[in-house]
Amino acid sequence: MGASPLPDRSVCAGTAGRLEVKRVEKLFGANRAVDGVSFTAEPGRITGLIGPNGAGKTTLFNAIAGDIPIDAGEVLLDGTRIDSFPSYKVFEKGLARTFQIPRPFARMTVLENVMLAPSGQHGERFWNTWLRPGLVARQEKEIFERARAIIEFCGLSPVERQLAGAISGGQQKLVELARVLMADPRIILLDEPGAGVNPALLDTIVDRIVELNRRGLTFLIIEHNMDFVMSLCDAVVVMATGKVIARGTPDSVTAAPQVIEAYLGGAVE
Ligand SMILES: Nc1ncnc2c1ncn2[C@@H]1O[C@H](COP(=O)(O)OP(=O)(O)OP(=O)(O)O)[C@@H](O)[C@H]1O
Repeated sequence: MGASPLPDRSVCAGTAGRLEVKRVEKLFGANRAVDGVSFTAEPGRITGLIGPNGAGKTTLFNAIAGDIPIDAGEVLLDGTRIDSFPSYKVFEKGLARTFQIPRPFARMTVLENVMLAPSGQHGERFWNTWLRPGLVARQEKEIFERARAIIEFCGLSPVERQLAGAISGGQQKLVELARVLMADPRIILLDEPGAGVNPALLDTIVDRIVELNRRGLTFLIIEHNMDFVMSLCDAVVVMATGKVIARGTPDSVTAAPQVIEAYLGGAVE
């Protein structure tokens, strides 16, 4: 699939967000899934979050994105605490996340899935369609045009009229990326963007992330594919059994003895 080379302003405004995670805890009964985690995803950088199975990475993502409440600690986006916000409010503040398993509306087209993404559309208020039809029509046109620009940027134009349930898993991951881009976030959390994706499509995904990052977008990425992490990330945070055990450049963390031990002692990917 041919993806367009450069995002224009209609795809990404290019404002970088700063995410601070401070002493965050999340317990499931006696299981300290996230156990006092602190790190910063610096603005305009791509930070990798790695660690063996069960390390607490997805739980931390869920906590940051407001999908589950935290038990202790703080999460700040550009200096504002967001840890008590529900997920829709975190999203509105500029932090968007994708899921390990994509969740498109399978019986809607790719274009419809992407167009549905932004919140606060005037047409959603039923009286607006009666009282302010011009406003609703104008906004629908803007959403349509923005969705098509983002779909083109993500290399999805050839499948935009196909049902989202009928395209490949890798293409569905790109649909997820397209959906979150509709909100023009400042930081995107990607949960295993490379998992189960064929190599050609993986190149497209990597390329799009790099391009968006060049425009200033901050990324925090959970990924098990170490080639992906090494080639993409500026900084890496390593978790094991709920704690951060190392952080630094990709080269330095993969050489750290505690990281090698965590992977060998737990489930090796
Ligand atoms: N909803 C839940 N209820 C109870 N325990 C949970 C729940 N979600 C996760 N856990 C537990 O929390 C711990 C961390 O799991 P989590 O899925 O966050 O790890 P992970 O690092 O994302 O693993 P993976 O790489 O396999 O996705 C595990 O012990 C897991 O069993």
